[in-house]
Amino acid sequence: MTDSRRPVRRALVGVSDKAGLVELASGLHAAGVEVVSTGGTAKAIADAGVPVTPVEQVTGFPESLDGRVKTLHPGVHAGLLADTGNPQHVAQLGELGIEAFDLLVVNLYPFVRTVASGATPDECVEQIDIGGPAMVRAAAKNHASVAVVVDPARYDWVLAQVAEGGFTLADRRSLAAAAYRHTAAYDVAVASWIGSALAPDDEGSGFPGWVGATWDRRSVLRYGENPHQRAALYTSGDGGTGLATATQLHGKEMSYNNYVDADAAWRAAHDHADPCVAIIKHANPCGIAVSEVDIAAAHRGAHACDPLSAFGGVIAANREVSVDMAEQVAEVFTEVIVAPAYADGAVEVLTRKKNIRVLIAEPPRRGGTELRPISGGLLLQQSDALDAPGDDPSGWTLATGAPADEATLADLAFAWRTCRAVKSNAIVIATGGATVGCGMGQVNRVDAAKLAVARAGADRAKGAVAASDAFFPFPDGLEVLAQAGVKAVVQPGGSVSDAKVLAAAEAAGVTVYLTGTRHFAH
Ligand SMILES: NC(=O)c1ncn([C@@H]2O[C@H](COP(=O)(O)O)[C@@H](O)[C@H]2O)c1NC=O
Repeated sequence: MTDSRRPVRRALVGVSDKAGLVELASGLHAAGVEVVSTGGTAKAIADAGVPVTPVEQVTGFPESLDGRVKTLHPGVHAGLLADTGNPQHVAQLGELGIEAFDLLVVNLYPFVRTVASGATPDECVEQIDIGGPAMVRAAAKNHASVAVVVDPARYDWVLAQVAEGGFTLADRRSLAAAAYRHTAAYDVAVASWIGSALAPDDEGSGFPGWVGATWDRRSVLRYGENPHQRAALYTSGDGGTGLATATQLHGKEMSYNNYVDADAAWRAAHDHADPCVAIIKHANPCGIAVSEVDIAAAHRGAHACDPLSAFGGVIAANREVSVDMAEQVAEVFTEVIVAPAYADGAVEVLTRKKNIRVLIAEPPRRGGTELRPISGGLLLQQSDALDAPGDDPSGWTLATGAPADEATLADLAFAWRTCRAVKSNAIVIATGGATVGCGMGQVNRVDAAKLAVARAGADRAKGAVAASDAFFPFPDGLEVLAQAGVKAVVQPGGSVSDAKVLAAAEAAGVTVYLTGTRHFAH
């Protein structure tokens, strides 16, 4: 069966965003379509000299209650809901003197923008559109007869379809799906705001009794974590920022694992204020380094940590990538590089290796909450803040050993800031603003310490500093670091065995600072 077009003879247009409205209305009029419109929309059309029927002529009712009632009338809703393929509906419309609509064009009051502008609750309430969503839902339900358009970006396409003889059923179905997504996202925004601003039901916890979110598919990926898994990328309905919205300047399509690793790298690089480079594989660092000098120096530091693992890694820089850094990166097989910008000529240097993916991205959003699905549910937590209590070295407690000199303290602060990017249990050995050995993802802290020492090697561990993302439950982990020559350690403290751990440090001549704060990353 062919999907024949359904002609458009009568359209109802009521839009808050008037962009493209006059062109749409005049195009519809030129195609012989009667245009019926609400107050402000009708005025804008009439002011442009295009004939328009005021909706009051359909309802026989004035717009009332400050615009709260404009279209909420059977003259409108029967016209949108009548199944024109059903003779009884058509007969009833005739008896009631109501004409059917073939096309509805609506966009809703800008509720989200009004809330974001800091408007008062009363002003926000007034921007909750009632008549618009009611019409959109009605027309979308009745897509067998009516085409509904909620996106001004589609006006040119709409006019083209009208000129072609109308919309096909497939068109009307797809418009209906878009329309219901639109009203669903709108309702999520309204429900979330009322549940937080007007009627908080979080019982003081900061976590609302209900959480809604909408996500838009941005791309379908070749496959998921493994080739037999299918996968796609979605961005949050509120626009979002960070890696998911990155622009790819060069290279093959991003894979699922590329996104996971690039996100870990992007966040890690932005954990530091100084120019920083993070090189990541399997969501863990091969190396992270900062430099007060330039980004190329930070990259040299990060790469030197573990050149073996950096092969095939994902690199993030929190500053513009210079040509010097690009030259260094071009020497090593790299899957992805992400940065806020690239100096003139840097992309050309990077793309000498044709397989590298080059991304430009907005910084990740800080703060807020994180969602993690678990079987049958979802965990929500506040994001691990960069300025948690205990992150500022001026608040650390010197628990044992000689106070660290300025350079050692700077390395301890770097190691402490870095260990949050390493999966727990994490031990980070660092020197000169660069990691030299990371022990990650171990199921006990002593193995994390052994791994960090093994990666650093005897020469680099000697005289370096270390950070532990959580307390040492026993002296053994700290003893591994001390035996390797690590001179100072920063850790949260708080273990029942703190006294024994600190005694082991004292015996080995290791300085220990306590932060009182933990930075697990699971
Ligand atoms: N109250 C109603 O009956 C009603 N009907 C349509 N609207 C909205 O009014 C706006 C258009 O109004 P105007 O044409 O007056 O600028 C559209 O965003 C539409 O979604 C209404 N406004 C709010 O609910």
